[in-house]
Amino acid sequence: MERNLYERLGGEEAIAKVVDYFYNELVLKDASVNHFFKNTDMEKQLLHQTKFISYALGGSRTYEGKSMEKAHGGLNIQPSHFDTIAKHLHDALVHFGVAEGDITEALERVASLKEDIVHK
Ligand code: HEM
Repeated sequence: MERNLYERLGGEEAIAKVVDYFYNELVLKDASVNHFFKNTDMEKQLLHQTKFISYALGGSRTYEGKSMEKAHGGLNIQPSHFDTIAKHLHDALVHFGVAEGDITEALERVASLKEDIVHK
C-alpha cells in the first residue's frame, strides 16, 4: 500500500516541528503578515494549525475546528497575504528536507483553501 504524504513526512511529530518552525521562525518574523497574529494565543494556534495541516496532508485525524471561512472572516486577508503564508509553508518544508514533489502536493492542497480564506 502506498503511504500518504502525511505518513511520508513523518506523521504528527514531524508535522508539529514543521508548524512550529513555520510560525515562530518565518511567519512571526515577517512584518508583512505578523500583525494578523498579534492578538492570537499562539499556543492554541499552533495546536490548531498542526491538526489542520495534518488533515490537509492526509493524516488520519479529522479536523474539528472552525471552518476556514469562519476562522478567517473579518481579518481582511488579501491574496498577497495568502501567498506569503504559502511561501513560508514551502520554505519550512524545504528547511526540513521534504522532497520537491511532496512540497508541490502539500501546497496544492493548501491552495485549494484560498477561496475560503481570502477576503471577499
Ligand atoms: C494557508 C492556509 C491556512 C490554513 C490551513 C489556516 C488555518 C487556520 C486554522 C486551523 C486556524 C484556527 C481556527 C480555530 O480557531 O479553530 C486559523 C486561524 C487564524 N488564521 Fe489561518 N490558515 C491559513 C491561512 C492564513 C492566512 C493567509 C492568514 C493571514 C495572513 C491567517 C491568519 C489567521 C489568524 C490571525 C487566525 C486566528 C484568528 C483568531 O485569533 O481567532 N491564516 N488558521
